[in-house]
Amino acid sequence: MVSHADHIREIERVGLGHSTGRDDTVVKSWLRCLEQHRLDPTQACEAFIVPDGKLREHRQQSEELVTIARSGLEHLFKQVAGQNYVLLLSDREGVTVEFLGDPLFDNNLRKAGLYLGSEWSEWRAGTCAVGACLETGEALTIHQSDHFDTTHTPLSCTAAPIYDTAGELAAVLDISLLSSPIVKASQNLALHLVTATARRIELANLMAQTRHQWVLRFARSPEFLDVDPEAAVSIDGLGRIVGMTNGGAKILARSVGVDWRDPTQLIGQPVSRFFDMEIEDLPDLTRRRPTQERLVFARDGNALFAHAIEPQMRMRSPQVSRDQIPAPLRRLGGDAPEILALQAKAAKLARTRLPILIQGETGTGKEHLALAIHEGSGLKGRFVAINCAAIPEQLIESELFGYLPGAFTGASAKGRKGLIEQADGGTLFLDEIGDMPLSLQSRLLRVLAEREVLPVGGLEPRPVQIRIVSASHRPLQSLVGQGLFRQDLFYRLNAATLSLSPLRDRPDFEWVLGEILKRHAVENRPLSVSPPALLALKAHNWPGNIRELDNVIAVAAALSEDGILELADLPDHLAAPIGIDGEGHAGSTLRSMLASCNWNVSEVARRLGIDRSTVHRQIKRYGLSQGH
Ligand SMILES: Nc1ncnc2c1ncn2[C@@H]1O[C@H](COP(=O)(O)OP(=O)(O)OP(=O)(O)O)[C@@H](O)[C@H]1O
Repeated sequence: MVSHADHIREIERVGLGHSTGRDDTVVKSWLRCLEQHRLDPTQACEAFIVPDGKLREHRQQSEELVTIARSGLEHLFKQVAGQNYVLLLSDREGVTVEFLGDPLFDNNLRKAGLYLGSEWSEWRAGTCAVGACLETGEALTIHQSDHFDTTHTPLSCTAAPIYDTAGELAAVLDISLLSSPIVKASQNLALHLVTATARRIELANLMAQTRHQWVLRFARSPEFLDVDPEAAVSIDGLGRIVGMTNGGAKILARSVGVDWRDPTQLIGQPVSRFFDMEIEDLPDLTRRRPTQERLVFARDGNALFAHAIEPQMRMRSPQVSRDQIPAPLRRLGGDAPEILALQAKAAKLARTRLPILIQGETGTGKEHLALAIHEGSGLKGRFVAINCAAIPEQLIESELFGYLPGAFTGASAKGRKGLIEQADGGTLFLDEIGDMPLSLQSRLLRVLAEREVLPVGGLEPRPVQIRIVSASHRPLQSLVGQGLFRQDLFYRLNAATLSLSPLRDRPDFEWVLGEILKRHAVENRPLSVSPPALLALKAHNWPGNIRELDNVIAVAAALSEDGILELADLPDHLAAPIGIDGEGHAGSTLRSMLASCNWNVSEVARRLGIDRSTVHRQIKRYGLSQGH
């Protein structure tokens, strides 16, 4: 053991610029104590414990962090059980806001300042692990006579910083011993454990704070990627870094050669500045792909394994208000909660450049929705649609990719820009993507991955920025299962799925009908539907969905004399009498509705959206009675 006098003498020599063989971090801290904090090594000071009221304030401010950190602390405490270590979590002012230690040594620990409320800032306590960690932002061990104040020289303390998601030092995790072996290297394992725990706490904090953003986790070895990643960043819908762990900050900073301590150079920057990737590549890095294939390259050439975690969308929020949804998407349906939820989801996705897959039966409005997403996205380029099922296989390639002059027999002499290039800066809508030939699927995949297009007959790829919305009436996943659709393309297109309900299941049927009636109004004379016709329309199964409804109304509007669409104006299969006693489809529908409402005419009128006198008239017309 070094005597107090020798210790003080060594500090004085260091103060005069002499080298004594101390670690550099310790020397720097001693110099800060002497020169900045104006501490006197000859004046020993007891550990400082903040008053109760103050401690309460500090704990309240750190409550969120402590909650997140607690399981990490407890796990660490178990790892060092039986070795007399105590664990301290200090806030950024060095005040201990959480403490785990053996109650047997309570009195000694309290006296030594290894206790709740003790303040371990460097200016208060001199060189100590928490204080030096707060000053340097790095993990370190301050072992015995490394301490500045002779009061603390029996202790061995190891501390690691915990950074918040904005890259600011938020807390320090410390693991300390009242007495320890003389060799500093005995604390190497403690240094490793405390650093790993701080990293896990930062990760847990990032995950808790960024549920609605993408999180990209990194590891150098694939085995640990999913279970214990080394670092993580969070990315918003526009592909910008919005949060990071300290490991994440270091990876980002190293990638472009800036200082990781300056978060302003990292937060808010596009992810493509640091990695050879765009936000569209994130779906490719989820767990759906084997770990070994999830490699990303930092701009400095370093390769890392990555794991992208999708944002959790708050789709079913009942508080969605129509006013928060951009007008083009609001015009897609009525006020039913599930319709609003779909619009809200589409509105959120519209703001991003993530690929979207729209699923729904034929005629449910997939293209209509894709166009609304484009209009709500603010993209400057065009909306270009291609129906993969409608174009012969040989033509899709030149349609999509374009061709150079004389690329093939029959090609125009000037060549032609493909649809992908025409959609540059805008949206490319790939309808019936399930019908795209496999050979073209790989070419499309390349366009998506490399964001460049190679026209038929061309050698030089051209860069393109497109947002892809694709649609299919067949479940793509099952096509993947049958080997008809490339799995990698499926993942790439399917960052998010929007599902459109069949018309027969839509709770806003009348809203849709109203839109279609408006569309077919002749010379501004509004169209309306007679109650029996409405019943028949509501009772129909609509296998062709909105497109079928649109056709039916177009014909009925042409047949109608006075703008009121009657049963007789509807196609036979809708209006035909199928009831048992000649009451017709509409009559039988009314009958079953009356039965299900216990012949409560007001209730039936409410459900049908017509007034009671009309219901009474219909009952008379179809000769219905309660005993029927
Ligand atoms: N929300 C809506 N409001 C009014 N009309 C709509 C709506 N959605 C779709 N339509 C109309 O329904 C018809 C079919 O829509 P669309 O072509 O978008 O369907 P689709 O699902 O893409 O069809 P397919 O699967 O056959 O390609 C169009 O006339 C469209 O204008």
